[in-house]
Amino acid sequence: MPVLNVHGATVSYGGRAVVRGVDLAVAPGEAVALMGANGSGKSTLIKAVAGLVPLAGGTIELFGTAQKRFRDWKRVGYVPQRTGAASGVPSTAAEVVSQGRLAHRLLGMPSRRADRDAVARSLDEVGLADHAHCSVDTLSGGQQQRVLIARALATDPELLIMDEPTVGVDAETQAALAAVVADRIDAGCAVLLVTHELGPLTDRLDRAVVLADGRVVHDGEPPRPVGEHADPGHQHSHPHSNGQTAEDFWGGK
Ligand SMILES: Nc1ncnc2c1ncn2[C@@H]1O[C@H](COP(=O)(O)OP(=O)(O)OP(=O)(O)O)[C@@H](O)[C@H]1O
Repeated sequence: MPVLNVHGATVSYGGRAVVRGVDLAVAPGEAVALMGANGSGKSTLIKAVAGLVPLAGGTIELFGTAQKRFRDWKRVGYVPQRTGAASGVPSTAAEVVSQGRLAHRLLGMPSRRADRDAVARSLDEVGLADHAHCSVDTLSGGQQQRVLIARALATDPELLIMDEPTVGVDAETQAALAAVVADRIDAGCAVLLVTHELGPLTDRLDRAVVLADGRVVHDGEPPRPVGEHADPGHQHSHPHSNGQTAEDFWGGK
């Protein structure tokens, strides 16, 4: 049974459909990239999966349960598109990450040792163990992004949904975060990753789904890692490097 099953999903903003009849399934342990040009509907689709925007049509099932009835959100980790982790309310990195444990806790109960351990482990995974007690508004943009990734990891998700998680993060940290996600994939976590670039996780991806204008235009082989097609005769381009649409990039498939 898929951990995520999207069928005929349509999402509209002000009467304009920006996700149009999308089918997308993610199997347990599968790593899927969601690609496509700016404005193609990637973020909107995963916000719908995360229950943040309503569907105008179609259905979403999580772990075999209709999203409307789904309550087990601790099985899902979500890293939103970069907005910064600072909320205006002063909070430490550890406090933001501990929000990822809320669904594990009984309402109003203080955090248990397991929660505190998960928070510490997640901060350590993203390389911010030393910053646990720093106020997030004193952290750099890239560090704030790592806090949001740690928050999603802290729930020990079985499905990790990430919206361009490494935008604004330096190459070395990107590689380290890719290793963290790869470890979760090895441990059986499914991943749905919105990404523009063929980053360090490329060779761990099982599939790529490409959206163009709200529709799926490719669902299959992920892009080949750079290097494999770096022969001199190969015209090397990325879908967003020169205004190409996803369809151009995928040869109109
Ligand atoms: N809250 C909103 N209200 C109205 N329109 C929106 C809203 N959010 C997104 N849109 C529009 O919906 C379309 C799809 O946007 P979306 O952010 O899902 O695309 P995307 O593929 O994630 O783009 P990007 O790669 O730039 O993040 C765009 O035309 C965008 O302008």
